[in-house]
Amino acid sequence: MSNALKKIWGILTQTERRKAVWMLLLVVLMALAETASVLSIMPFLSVLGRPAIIQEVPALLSLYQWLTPSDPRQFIFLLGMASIALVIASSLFKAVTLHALNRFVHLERHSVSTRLLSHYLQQPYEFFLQRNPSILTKNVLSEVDQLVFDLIQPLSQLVAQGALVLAMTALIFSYDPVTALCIVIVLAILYGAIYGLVRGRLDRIGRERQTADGQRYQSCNEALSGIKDVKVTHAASTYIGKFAAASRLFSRHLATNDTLSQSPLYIVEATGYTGLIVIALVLLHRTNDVAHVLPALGLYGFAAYRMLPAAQIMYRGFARLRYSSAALDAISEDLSLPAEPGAPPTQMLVLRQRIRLDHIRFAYPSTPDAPVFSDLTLQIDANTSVGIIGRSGAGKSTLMDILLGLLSPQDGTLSVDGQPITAANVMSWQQAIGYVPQHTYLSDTSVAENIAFGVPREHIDFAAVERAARAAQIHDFVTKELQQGYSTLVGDRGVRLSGGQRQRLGIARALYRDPPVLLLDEATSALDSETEEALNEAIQNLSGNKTIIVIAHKTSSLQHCQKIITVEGNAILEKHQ
Ligand SMILES: Nc1ncnc2c1ncn2[C@@H]1O[C@H](COP(=O)(O)OP(=O)(O)OP(=O)(O)O)[C@@H](O)[C@H]1O
Repeated sequence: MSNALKKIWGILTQTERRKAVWMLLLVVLMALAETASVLSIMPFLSVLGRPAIIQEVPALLSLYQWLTPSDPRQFIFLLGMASIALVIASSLFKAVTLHALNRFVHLERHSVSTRLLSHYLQQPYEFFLQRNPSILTKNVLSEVDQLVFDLIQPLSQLVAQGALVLAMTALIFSYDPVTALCIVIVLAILYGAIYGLVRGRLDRIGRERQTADGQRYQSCNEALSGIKDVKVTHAASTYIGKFAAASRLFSRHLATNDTLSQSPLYIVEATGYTGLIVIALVLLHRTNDVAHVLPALGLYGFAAYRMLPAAQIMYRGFARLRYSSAALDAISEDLSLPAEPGAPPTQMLVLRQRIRLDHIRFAYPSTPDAPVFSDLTLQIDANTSVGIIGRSGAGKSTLMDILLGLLSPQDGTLSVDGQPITAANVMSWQQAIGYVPQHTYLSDTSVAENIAFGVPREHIDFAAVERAARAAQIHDFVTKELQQGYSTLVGDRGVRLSGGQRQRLGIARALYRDPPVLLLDEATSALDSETEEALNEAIQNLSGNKTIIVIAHKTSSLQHCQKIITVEGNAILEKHQ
């Protein structure tokens, strides 16, 4: 429990912690206001039952003399009105406090999920090679909801209701300690026993819920992202089956959690009702005077009316803490991952002489003992164009990712004009590069936004978009064949375009910023030879003032390169053309 509280405290920012303390203060004030409203019924019921009590209780007598009512009836009326006013004021205060609490909790969802997403996006590229994107999506959306609505919200209610139960307990203690002690012991035993019985189960179903939720996201994402393969291979029923199994388990566990956290209320309500009748009978037996019993019963009745739901909400808070601890662990672990520096640098690292790779050893995190390169040395001169060839799986794309600074070698250095590329300057280096991957990712926005990828719509330089599109041999297609030209939406991942058109949009994207270095990974593989030739010519016209590194399987794509590098079994063979 204290561990969970520490983790939750760790997730909050400084401002949120300050706000949380304010919330606690409001909540305690709410409990005090609630107690005052309960207390206010006592004088009313006492005088109503036995008006003579005014003369016996000094506080009532002073109040009577201060108010100077015309008769005891008017005094009873005034006491009743005062009690109603207090109850209304306390209810209003409660409503305001609850709104503040709800706002805090809901904005916490926004804050944690935004921070978690930005934390993920600041992780090095290798992180994404090991973590499934569906699980990361689930953490940002579903697990944060779980954390906020099943942990932070119940916790705030737990504190609120805890303060209320404490205040009520103090009130009934001051009235009749023995009866109060009996009530508290019975309540504590009841809830304690139920919690003890279900906590192990809550732990288990909480963890299973988390796994099932991940599987739901994963099967849904995989099926919809790979819809073409799913259709062609008739894999829909397999995916539906996978999703349904996880979804059923997820829903069953949610239902069990709801039942386990709600059902004690009925037992406690029945016990409370029985207790109230027992107290009435005992008091009647002790005093034999209904006028004495009435105010006491009013107090206990009202206290029970407020206390039982509060005790139930507290219990539910404890139950939810248990059930949601897996979500808390996942989020607090991921939020404590070290993050790379945030904002991109304004200064570009301009290549003037050469790029060098010296004695590079690189193995992927999942296969640390099988390096793709164990001692790779390579030099690429500035303003030349270099082709990279090699059999499939030889390591060409890996080499390009190292040159891009996306993958960090375990040994050796990547340097630009003698300056080693490190975490501190890798973003400046990446600003100098235009990169076309094997598969260009297109977002479901316009052609222009896809070319100026990552630039807010209002800051797009349309002249640069057109220049890049012309160089990538896609301008004519966009203006002549697309109804809305550069404003045409391309569909999810560019489904409304052909493979070659997508590739050319990728090339236009790389050229948009007119970078001094171009890295092309099989950028022209889906083009017909005529378009490829035109594109290579356009790229060739750029070289001389650009450094171009091209991976290609077809040697025809490399005829303009001054140097060909063959990646072969950990080694590099160089050939000048
Ligand atoms: N994320 C990864 N985790 C582990 N191994 C990987 C990963 N990505 C690639 N590999 C392995 O690294 C080796 C080099 O892969 P790479 O993609 O660089 O080859 P390539 O020469 O570009 O191949 P192709 O011409 O088929 O695109 C391959 O054996 C591949 O299985």
